Amino acid sequence: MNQISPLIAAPAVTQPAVSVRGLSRRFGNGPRVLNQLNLDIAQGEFVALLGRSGSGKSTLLRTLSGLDPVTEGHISCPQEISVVFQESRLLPWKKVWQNVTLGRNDTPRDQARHVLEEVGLAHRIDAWPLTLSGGEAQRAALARALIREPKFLMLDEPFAALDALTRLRMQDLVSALWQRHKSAVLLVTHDVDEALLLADRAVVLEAGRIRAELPIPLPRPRRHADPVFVRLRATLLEHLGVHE
Ligand SMILES: Nc1ncnc2c1ncn2[C@@H]1O[C@H](COP(=O)(O)OP(=O)(O)OP(=O)(O)O)[C@@H](O)[C@H]1O
Repeated sequence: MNQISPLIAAPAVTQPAVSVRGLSRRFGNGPRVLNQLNLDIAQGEFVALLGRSGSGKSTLLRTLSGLDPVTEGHISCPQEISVVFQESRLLPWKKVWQNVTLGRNDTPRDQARHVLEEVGLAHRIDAWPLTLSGGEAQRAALARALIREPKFLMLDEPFAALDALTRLRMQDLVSALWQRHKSAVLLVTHDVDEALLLADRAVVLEAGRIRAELPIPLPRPRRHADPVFVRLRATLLEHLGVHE
């Protein structure tokens, strides 16, 4: 019998936080919107998902979040997940803190205050959603996601509707929150710079399949002017079929 030398340590195998295998999805008799898709997201990894309109990004997120059923393939995903959408989806008849604790009847107001402090919105704890700016509403949506302490956070173009300056502030906020909480993150974005500022890896979807994966091995905080950033930007745009 072969003896395994104790000096040779087995490589550490860590289970990915999210694992997608052979995932396909079609609507009615239409073509496959997701086509035998495979994707792993490591624990604590920040992945940006890019792709042209109609490539299947939102369908993948909906399936991962359990909003759409898995009809073909397999998904392994933590139970503790949160999703933030492009629009905040706050209930206008509930105050900010009540929106944050929505569906968690036993969650005290103080806990809402704590997460609202984290996103810089504690001063609007008793505000009505319709009185919030777009950036504030997305902060509230982030707080509502964070209070669940998700192991997997999905962000579906969360800043697309915000002005450029607010968007930059929100990107900084998400980066800080992720570095503190270190949950696995999947961010859908059309913004190549956003992907490069935030993510560990960019994944490009095309016709329901992964066309390219690009690791982003840059230290944080990241700078647009960094030559590596500029090079990665060109590569990512090329993968997206955009030639500058
Ligand atoms: N409920 C539905 N019924 C029929 N077709 C659908 C449905 N939802 C999505 N599709 C189709 O699936 C394809 C992928 O849509 P999806 O919304 O996932 O793309 P996307 O990459 O998120 O696009 P965008 O960047 O424009 O948001 C599109 O062709 C869309 O028309």
